[in-house]
Amino acid sequence: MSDAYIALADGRVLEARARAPGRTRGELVFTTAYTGYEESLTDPSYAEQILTFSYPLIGNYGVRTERFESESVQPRAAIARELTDDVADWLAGEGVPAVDHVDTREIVTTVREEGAMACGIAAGPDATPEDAVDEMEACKPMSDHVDIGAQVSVAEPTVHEGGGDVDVALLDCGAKGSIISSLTDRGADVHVLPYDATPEDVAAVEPDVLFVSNGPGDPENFVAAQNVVDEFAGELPLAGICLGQQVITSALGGSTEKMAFGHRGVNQPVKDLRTDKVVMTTQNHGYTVDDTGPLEVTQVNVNDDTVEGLDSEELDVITRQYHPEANPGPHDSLGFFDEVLDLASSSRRVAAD
Ligand SMILES: NC(=O)CC[C@H](N)C(=O)O
Repeated sequence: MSDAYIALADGRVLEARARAPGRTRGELVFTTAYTGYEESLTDPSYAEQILTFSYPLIGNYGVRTERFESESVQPRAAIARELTDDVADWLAGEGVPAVDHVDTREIVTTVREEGAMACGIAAGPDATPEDAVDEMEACKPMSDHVDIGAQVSVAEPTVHEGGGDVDVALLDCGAKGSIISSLTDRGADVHVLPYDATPEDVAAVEPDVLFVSNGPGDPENFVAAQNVVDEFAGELPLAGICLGQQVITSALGGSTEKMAFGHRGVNQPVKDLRTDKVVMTTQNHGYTVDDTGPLEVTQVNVNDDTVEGLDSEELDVITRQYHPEANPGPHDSLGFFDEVLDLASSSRRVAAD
């Protein structure tokens, strides 16, 4: 007999095996990444989502905190074909429900066909299908999580010293740790500011560049970050990753839209339109830039032509929809951080004059 149930918004209830008990709800998404489960499970951009792994075995090389992208597990639950004890014990210890022994191929094809959807999970000895359905029915659309930034951002400003000359103000909308370390490794001092920092808070750290991080949920809900970008556009170089690209674009007059099921994986091909070169990238997003406003499209996704990179020489802006910090994932695009720091030291501004 099953001891776990997954209720989908299309009315189906799937039976599974409980690996970490509990009841929860969230937006059902999937990643095709075959490694990097520790990084994915600690990526704050997965807040309020239920993460399905399409790769059938998750946990085969253990669980090490060095690979975490934040201090806690971020999705509300995990689903896999088979979870090892290492991962199941970790999730149980964190109070995050986990289930396996389910046909994840069916879940993935359902999400591909019907889009990311509300989902409820009930796992453990007393779980019933009705519990999972109750959870699913209480699941809010992602855009209704208007203050999701508060769940994932630092409460107080913190500084990470890289020992160099460049000061980066990083608006932490749910930043992955390796975005910060990619900057400090290159000598930048990173001033991490809460997602709702004011323009005064940003000015107080005297930054050379304003960097908007990745983060969960609907970018249109990050109103404070958009205000900060609006305030400094044209005054300070701007850089962003994922939600950061979306927030910067919206603040400059463009717009974003929700995708059917998004991009989550470590083999998304991205073409640079200036060099015609294609690189493999790590991705995790459910929204995309629709109208780019004053920004020029420099990179596109080879699979579906969505916007992957934006640039403005005039406004000193450089953004990426994918994750150049590459944790997990191929390291093809790490050079983005060098470009950001070059921008900060004004070399591009001089060159553009
Ligand atoms: N990784 C991210 O920053 C994700 C951005 C946004 N929450 C999206 O899903 O599109």
